[in-house]
Amino acid sequence: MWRRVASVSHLFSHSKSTKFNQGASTFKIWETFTSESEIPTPSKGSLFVTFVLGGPGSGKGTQCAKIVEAFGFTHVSAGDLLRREIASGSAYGSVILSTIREGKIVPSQVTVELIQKEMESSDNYKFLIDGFPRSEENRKAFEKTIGAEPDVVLFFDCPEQEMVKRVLNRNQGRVDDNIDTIKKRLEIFDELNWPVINYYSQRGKLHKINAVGTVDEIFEKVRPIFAPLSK
Ligand SMILES: Nc1ncnc2c1ncn2[C@@H]1O[C@H](COP(=O)(O)OP(=O)(O)OP(=O)(O)O)[C@@H](O)[C@H]1O
Ligand SMILES: Nc1ccn([C@H]2C[C@H](O)[C@@H](COP(=O)(O)O)O2)c(=O)n1
Ligand SMILES: [Mg+2]
Repeated sequence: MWRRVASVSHLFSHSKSTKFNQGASTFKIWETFTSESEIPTPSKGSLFVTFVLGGPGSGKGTQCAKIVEAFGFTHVSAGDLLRREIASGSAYGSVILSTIREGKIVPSQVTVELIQKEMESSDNYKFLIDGFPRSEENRKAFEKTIGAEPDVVLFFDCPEQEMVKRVLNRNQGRVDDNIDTIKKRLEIFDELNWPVINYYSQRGKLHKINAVGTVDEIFEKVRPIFAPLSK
């Protein structure tokens, strides 16, 4: 069933004023569904956020590229933003690098600030936020800072053995693509990401996708979720 809801920005009165939480002006109102099997249809200019969750190597980035191509989203990968921050030699760089090497999660304030900047520098209103939130702390920091909740949450569900195989074959020179770091990342995923997945499942926003199969087979399971959206 359709229902029209107001932006949640007013719930976060102590959040900073941004392009996204000025409720009254920029992203006032958007449509949402109450059912898990249906998704909201954004009107042009309304912020439409999709969180993309899944363990390391589950195929989040790969599927995001296909969603961008088919549905015109802007892809914001939290991991890519953090790696870019390291490469830029910023003050946070060395702490981010050691955190990623250890398979841990970077403090939410740092990650959310990078995501916010990226979203604000885009003219698009449809965003795929990949690899975020990785923890309840991440989730709450996003709500507080951006003043919005996701419209859709994708969860790529993949067996551990398959994720390990994919990551070890990735061959992109990532410092965390080694067996020791992968083990730690999987432990952290189990400990911190499941509460986030359960949170969105309880709110009827979660779309769980079996991430085993070819890239195209998996995308055919993703496509119907966004089919109501035009490019
Ligand atoms: N369905 C698939 N079958 C086989 N290999 C795949 C599939 N999807 C992605 N891959 C490959 O697996 C590796 C990991 O994929 P990807 O980078 O998309 O995962 P990810 O979920 O973004 O991982 P991370 O969280 O570590 O960034 C890549 O080398 C990619 O080409
Ligand atoms: N919300 C996030 C996202 C990523 N990180 C760090 C820790 C991850 O292991 C690493 C790589 O991310 P990926 O490219 O696999 O999405 O980046 C984080 O701390 N918080
Ligand atoms: Mg990725």
